[in-house]
Amino acid sequence: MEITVDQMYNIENKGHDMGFLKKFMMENAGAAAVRRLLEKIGNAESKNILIFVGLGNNGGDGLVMARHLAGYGAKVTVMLLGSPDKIKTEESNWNWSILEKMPSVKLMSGDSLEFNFKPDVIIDGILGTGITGEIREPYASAINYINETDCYKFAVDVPSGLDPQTGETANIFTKCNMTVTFHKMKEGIPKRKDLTGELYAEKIGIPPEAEEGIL
Ligand SMILES: NC(=O)C1=CN([C@@H]2O[C@H](COP(=O)(O)OP(=O)(O)OC[C@H]3O[C@@H](n4cnc5c(N)ncnc54)[C@H](O)[C@@H]3O)[C@@H](O)[C@H]2O)[C@H](O)CC1
Ligand SMILES: [K+]
Repeated sequence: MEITVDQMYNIENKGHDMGFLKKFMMENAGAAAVRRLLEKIGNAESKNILIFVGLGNNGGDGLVMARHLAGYGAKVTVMLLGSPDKIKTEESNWNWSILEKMPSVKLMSGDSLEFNFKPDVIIDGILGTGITGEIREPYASAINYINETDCYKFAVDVPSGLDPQTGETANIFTKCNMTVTFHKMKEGIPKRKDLTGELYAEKIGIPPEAEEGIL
């Protein structure tokens, strides 16, 4: 069953109000995404993984992935597209502050796209269901960088620049090899399998009762 983006936000908020906090959803989302990625690439040990994260909760899922992948022995670099003090949500901030205590993960922030390694995998945690309008900087340059780089590309929830409700694209968008979306498929995403690559919807622990009155 496919759902709308509005229904997803309502389910998420209802689950949160039931006490299944968004930070737990985010944890499960990041963990589920890493499981799918590892199924594909096999051993993460010593792989160079570059994770682009935006300032919203799509980025937060990417921060959770960074911590899990470090646990699997990957060489993880996180590029936060903006200033850490501009991270928008409590749950993303919480995950950023854990990474600040983890020397095993290299943290970068701002708008630089200079990396001193060649990534084996890029994770696109730039924009998800919160996308509005044409892509603004520094997100636009990061999306171009991703598209110009030859490696395996993994989209968190939705390829950035693809509207998960309509299936329409903004001026710039990523083209990925795999996409893992969360809870249930959103209507617009499967319309663009050419951008999502292999596509999965993973449960993130939201109680089914949170759907009551919404679906
Ligand atoms: N489905 C669930 O239950 C869960 C989903 N999770 C993840 O959360 C994101 C949605 O997070 P949200 O903070 O609402 O939105 P985004 O991260 O997509 O981005 C919002 C942020 O980005 C800026 N922005 C919007 N449009 C543009 C643009 N065109 N150019 C530049 N910047 C833009 C805007 O300022 C917003 O603040 C969802 O996709 C999942 O990945 C949660 O982890 C929990 C469970
Ligand atoms: K994304």
